[in-house]
Amino acid sequence: MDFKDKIRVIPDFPSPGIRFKDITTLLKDGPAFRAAIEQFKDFAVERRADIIAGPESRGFLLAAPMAYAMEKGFVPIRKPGKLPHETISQDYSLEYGKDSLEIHTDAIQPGQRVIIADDLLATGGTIGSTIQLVEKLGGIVVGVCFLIELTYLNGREKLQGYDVFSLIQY
Ligand SMILES: O=P(O)(O)OC[C@H]1O[C@H](OP(=O)(O)OP(=O)(O)O)[C@H](O)[C@@H]1O
Ligand SMILES: Nc1ncnc2[nH]cnc12
Repeated sequence: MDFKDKIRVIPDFPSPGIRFKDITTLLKDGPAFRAAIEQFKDFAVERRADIIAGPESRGFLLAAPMAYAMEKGFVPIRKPGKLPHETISQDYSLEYGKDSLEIHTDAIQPGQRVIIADDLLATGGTIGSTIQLVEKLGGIVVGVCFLIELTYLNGREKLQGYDVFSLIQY
């Protein structure tokens, strides 16, 4: 399967100079979506993951089906003010702005083996913040997986020491 063929690139979105990688074209293609989730699942099974976490919002589209396919739990990592119970939060910056993420304090048990999934690695801000939240709760990040990696933004440099998998590179 050539996954890159399934991605649509939109110039100057959401701001001039950004070449936005649109994954909706892959998601609406049933066999491609399924094949991508299967690859993520294989990565997570090999690393003996106990639970799958994903950052809002596009991370949910991959982490949740992956967890379902493995019969494991899914942990949403959300933008501020969305989670109803006690949370911890972490600020970060990304290719086109700044934001913050939160996790429920009881979402992960100390020692649990966690895989984090997101659609895209750009600067690594989102994933770095997600990893910090999981580790603050005592989770062990056994792998991180992405559909897309923008290698020219060097996000991988922030992930040294972590097991990183990406399906498509630009
Ligand atoms: O590596 P980074 O520089 O952090 O960029 C990558 C992140 O940017 C996008 O999310 P965005 O914050 O645009 O939110 P969305 O998923 O809700 O669209 C994307 O889904 C990744 O999570
Ligand atoms: N170029 C890009 N395309 C899609 N999502 C992104 N998130 C950060 N940079 C992005």
